[in-house]
Amino acid sequence: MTAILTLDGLTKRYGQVTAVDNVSLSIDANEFFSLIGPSGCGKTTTLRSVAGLESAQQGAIQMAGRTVFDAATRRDLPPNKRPIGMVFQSYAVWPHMNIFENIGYPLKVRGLPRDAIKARVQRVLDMLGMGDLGARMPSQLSGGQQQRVALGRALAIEPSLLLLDEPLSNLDAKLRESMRAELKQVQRDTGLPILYVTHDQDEALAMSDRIGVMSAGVLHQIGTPTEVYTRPATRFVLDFIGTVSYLPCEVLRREGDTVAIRWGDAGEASATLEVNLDTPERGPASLAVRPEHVQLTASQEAAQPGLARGTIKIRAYLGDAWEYHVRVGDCLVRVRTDSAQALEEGSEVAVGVRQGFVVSAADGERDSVLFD
Ligand SMILES: Nc1ncnc2c1ncn2[C@@H]1O[C@H](COP(=O)(O)OP(=O)(O)OP(=O)(O)O)[C@@H](O)[C@H]1O
Repeated sequence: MTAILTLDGLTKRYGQVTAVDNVSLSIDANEFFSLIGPSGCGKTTTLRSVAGLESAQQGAIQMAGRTVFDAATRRDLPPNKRPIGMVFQSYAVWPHMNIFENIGYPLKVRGLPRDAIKARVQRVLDMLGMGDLGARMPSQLSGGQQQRVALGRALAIEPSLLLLDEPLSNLDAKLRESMRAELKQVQRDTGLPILYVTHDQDEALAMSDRIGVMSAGVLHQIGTPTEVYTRPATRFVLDFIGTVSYLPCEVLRREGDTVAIRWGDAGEASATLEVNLDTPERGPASLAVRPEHVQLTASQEAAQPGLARGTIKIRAYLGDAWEYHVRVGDCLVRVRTDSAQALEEGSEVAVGVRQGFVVSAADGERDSVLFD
């Protein structure tokens, strides 16, 4: 695969704050790549540096085979000299121009002949399912349609790379979901690589070929959605992607990829060890579990290895599943089961763990110790 975008050791500081800390990544042709992380982690700054709206202090950026930025040589192409289309959260559709003019404007600025503009705008409108809306004014469109116009404007210039910064966050939940599928379809139809920034992990997991997970300017992991979910490289990724609850356990010994632990009310159990995480050699630790990896049995008999007694504190019906908050000792564990299994609040259960991560006990319990 040819990389369409490469960031090499990009570092951007604002005074004392290092917004982007030595970030390297590359995006292939046809790839949907999302940068994800909590507010302030440096996603937007990374995207703006790619766009040429920010100049980093260190590092280099290659785009479609050209160096567009290099801190060492002070090469820094302005945004309009970079082969990119951009869509931001606040989809600035110009209110005084109709839809056709909105999408055609960047082409007019570039001096394309009228006929060529007309043909290209119509092609983009057709692709976005808005073929007959060209004459409408933005005020006559829904939020989703306006966002499509912003996307159309970015696509019209036929960029080598599309940069999207939380483009769906102003839309309501239902529309956001359908726009996700639409965006993915547009990406498939055009083959255009996308660098997508979001704090919404569901969005990133649903749409991306690969995801980069950031925290405090640092890129912790790059991987497919499955990789970052099932094999998080760091504690931060484990906590940030999906849901985890922590149970106290004790590491008895480590053998290759497995670790023998004691947890629950009796005996020994072995768990799969993710060697890249901070699993202690022995002694007190935390067992981090995903909601779908916990098994509940309506029983008070928990005196078996790898089982613990628990009490259901809260249950919520999710349509296709039940979610339970189960109290185990001092911890609260989130559990998801299919909707056929309905256990009552207050009932005693045996809690089993099918899969988990054994990590150091430090601050692991903070989210799961709750009420009495
Ligand atoms: N122009 C600026 N001047 C000073 N500090 C800035 C500036 N822009 C960003 N920062 C700081 O850099 C860090 C990264 O900000 P950035 O906007 O890239 O984060 P983000 O992950 O995109 O967050 P959000 O999801 O809230 O947009 C933050 O600590 C932010 O306060």
